[in-house]
Amino acid sequence: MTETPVLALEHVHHEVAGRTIVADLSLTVRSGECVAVTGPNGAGKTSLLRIAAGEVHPSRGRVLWNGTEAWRLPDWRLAAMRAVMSQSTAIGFSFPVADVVGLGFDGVGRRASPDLRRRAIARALEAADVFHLAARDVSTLSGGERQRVLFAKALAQLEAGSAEEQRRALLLDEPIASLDLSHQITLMQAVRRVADDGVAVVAVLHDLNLAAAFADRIVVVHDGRIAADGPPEATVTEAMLARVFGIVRRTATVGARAVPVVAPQFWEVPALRS
Ligand SMILES: Nc1ncnc2c1ncn2[C@@H]1O[C@H](COP(=O)(O)OP(=O)(O)OP(=O)(O)O)[C@@H](O)[C@H]1O
Repeated sequence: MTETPVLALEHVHHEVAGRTIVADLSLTVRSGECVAVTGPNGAGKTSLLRIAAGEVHPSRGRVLWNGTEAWRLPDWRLAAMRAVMSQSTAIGFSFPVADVVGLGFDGVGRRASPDLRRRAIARALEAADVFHLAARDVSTLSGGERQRVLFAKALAQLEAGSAEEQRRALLLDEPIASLDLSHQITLMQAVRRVADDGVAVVAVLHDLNLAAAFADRIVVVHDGRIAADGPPEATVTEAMLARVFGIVRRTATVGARAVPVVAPQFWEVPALRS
């Protein structure tokens, strides 16, 4: 018998003010899988992630967490099953960084011992490279530092959830958008480790090169539908890049790998050519 996916979206359809945002979309994610979701601006990626997280109820279709519909799960149970790092979450209050990360832990890990809590928070701070900022007021951080704190908060929640639930997921919306190059790589390495530890990971990423380097699967969303779903070498193709992103190759080679390197020196947008 096949294992129940950690997350399953079945024929999810979502409309806002009469406009279709997500159209009959089905997707499954299993334990240990790292799935990158990509696509043009406005394609529906954030909407898809919020629906998957159980934050938004779709107009039609079902969202299943470990086989149970999301809306049937009490909040604490859903929080133990999946941690979410949203796109540009505002932290509008003065709080030490360690306490913000602690909030991630406390929602789920109320029964944990103080020692376990302290160690989980320390591990999350380390993994996001914000340990040195633990005592800083979060409202004084740079954009990239704040993004790494939110990543640490999600990791702390995920670890707290391990006491309640084996089959968990980490959902990330553009987690590297504000990060410098080295932190993009270290965050993606941390994400990969989380997946290798058996957690199902779904990350919205615009950087197809990083997505191809770290994800097992790339799901390309276009106009609220899945335009491609498979391993990087099957999804990041010239045909997909032309069809979904409207870019075409302008040099003879695009890197020496099975997956083309998607960088401005190799590609162009014909309509914008001078
Ligand atoms: N509450 C809303 N009311 C009206 N339109 C909305 C609402 N939420 C999302 N949309 C629209 O739905 C579409 C999909 O939005 P979404 O944020 O999911 O896109 P995205 O793929 O994450 O885009 P980006 O890459 O720019 O972050 C967009 O056209 C957006 O304007």
